[in-house]
Amino acid sequence: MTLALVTMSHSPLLEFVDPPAEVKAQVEVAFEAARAFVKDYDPDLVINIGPDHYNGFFYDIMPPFCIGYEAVAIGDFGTQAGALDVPKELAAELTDYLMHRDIDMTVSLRMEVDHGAVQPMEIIYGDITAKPILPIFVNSVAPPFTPLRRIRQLGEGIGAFVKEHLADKKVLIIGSGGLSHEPPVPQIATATPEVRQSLLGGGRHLTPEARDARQQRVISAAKDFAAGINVVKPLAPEWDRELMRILATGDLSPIDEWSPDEMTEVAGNSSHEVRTWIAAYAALGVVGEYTVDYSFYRPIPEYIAGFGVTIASLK
Ligand SMILES: O=C(O)CCc1cccc(O)c1O
Ligand SMILES: [Fe+2]
Repeated sequence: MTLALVTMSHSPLLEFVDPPAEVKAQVEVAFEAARAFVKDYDPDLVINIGPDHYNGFFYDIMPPFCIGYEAVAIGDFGTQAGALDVPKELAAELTDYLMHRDIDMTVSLRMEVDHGAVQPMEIIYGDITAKPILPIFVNSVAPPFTPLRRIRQLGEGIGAFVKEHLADKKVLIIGSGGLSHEPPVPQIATATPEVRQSLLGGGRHLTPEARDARQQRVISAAKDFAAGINVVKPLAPEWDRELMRILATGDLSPIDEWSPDEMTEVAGNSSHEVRTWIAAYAALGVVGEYTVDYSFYRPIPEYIAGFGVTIASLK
């Protein structure tokens, strides 16, 4: 058994907005580092922790986290669509294991996922079906949010499962999202009646026209943001660096004290995507002491993201 970790920010704007060449080159170096690491490690199985942006999960029922026994990518922003290769029985075993550790997993027998879940697989492998994958959704955009302690415990449960039940496997855990950012994802608290309907489930399976309109809104917000028009909350590089520092120490306990409201205030509505990183690091930490082998960070307004990539492995 062994476990390794890759966390990366995602942004659907990678293909739609053009940062300066030097920035793009840096991001490409970071992606290449992740690809090279994963190629060398060559995992048998991926545990993929990702958020959703009102494509698969809505306010009719919004779980704090959920595991998919099957998963289908919706293909937003030109990402790869279609079924992931989920080992269903293993997903059920992991669920059972977590339930017995007092983690009340929600299950989906057919989970829909968006760019937030699949972009790292696409960047690393060029194919979201390249490896068997256990898809775990963590709510990162829809308040109320479960305390960070629960996210750590979820991650620790996943790590313990890897240790106990996947003794003969090489496992890669991916955390997708973050860091500080506030893209124009609608908020229930400020939603018009029409937007509220869409957050309640009306936004599922959009028509191509509605999908395009939704994406164009995000793309034009990114262009404005990059031009210095503060259409969205500024990025918070200090907050991002502090989180990355804590994750690298191996002691995640300081994060338990973070309040979701304060995260939103300081680092933006979508900063909760770092929950995917926290769960992934907590999993790795349970398997053994780790080192962060690679770490990239840069605030990139064109992508509306405090943009980070990290790779960590057991000592
Ligand atoms: O689907 C959407 O509208 C949100 C898109 C989006 C934009 C920037 C950074 C992200 O992490 C992100 O997910
Ligand atoms: Fe996102």
